[in-house]
Amino acid sequence: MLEVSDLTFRYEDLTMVFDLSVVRGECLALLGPSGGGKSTLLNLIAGFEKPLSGRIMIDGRDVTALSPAERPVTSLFQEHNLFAHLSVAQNVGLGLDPGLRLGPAERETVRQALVRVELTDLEHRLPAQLSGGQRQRVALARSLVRRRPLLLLDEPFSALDPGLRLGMLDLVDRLRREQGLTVVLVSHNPQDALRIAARTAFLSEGRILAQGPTENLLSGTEPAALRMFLGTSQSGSGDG
Ligand SMILES: Nc1ncnc2c1ncn2[C@@H]1O[C@H](COP(=O)(O)OP(=O)(O)OP(=O)(O)O)[C@@H](O)[C@H]1O
Repeated sequence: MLEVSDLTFRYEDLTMVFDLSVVRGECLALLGPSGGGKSTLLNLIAGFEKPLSGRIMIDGRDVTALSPAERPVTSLFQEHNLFAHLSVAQNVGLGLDPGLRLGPAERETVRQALVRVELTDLEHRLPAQLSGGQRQRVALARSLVRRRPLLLLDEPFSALDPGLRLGMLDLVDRLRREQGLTVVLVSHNPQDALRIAARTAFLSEGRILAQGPTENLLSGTEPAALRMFLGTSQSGSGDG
């Protein structure tokens, strides 16, 4: 579904090179230490950053030169950018039409998305009248109405308390199955990957150092950077 080949990008002294493939309907987690390049990889896939070289294919189509709006991709970030003066339903409707010219069919699509994220009773509220978790569900609903097959999540729930965070991950998992979405989830937290990602790629210093089924990868002992990240590294020489 998603094929990233030899994709290179540079920020000052860090050169990043990514190779990755994700099959349709799968959830892949990108785990790794801060500054490893997780968000950069997501931004390259979404088209917010331009690679120096390499290729991104989505559903067999080369999207490397396409603008973000032309890509069959939708993104959800920790900063959900809801418009404070618009209601919940209007914020979701923006995913269908930035000018909010919504006919009956579009309004029904918005209503259904709000049902899916369990916000039906709150559609007339303003973002300030919602909890953080509810605001993230509005942002998720807005992503859903765009009906893009690839959903990119960049730590969207990390500011939520643990129970709410896991609830949101479960919701994403359910939506993935119901709508046949392909999901790439960036996280610092191995628990997030264990919760919903069948496969995980570990990124550090601009490279994918390991990938595989999530449980295998997280219980493995290689590479050393992964052990450090997980905190399972034995203290080495110098402490005896
Ligand atoms: N706009 C920028 N200009 C220069 N360097 C940047 C910029 N954005 C990111 N970087 C650098 O690129 C590297 C990768 O950053 P990136 O945000 O992709 O990492 P990350 O793994 O998502 O980190 P985090 O988990 O902290 O969000 C870091 O060294 C970062 O300092």
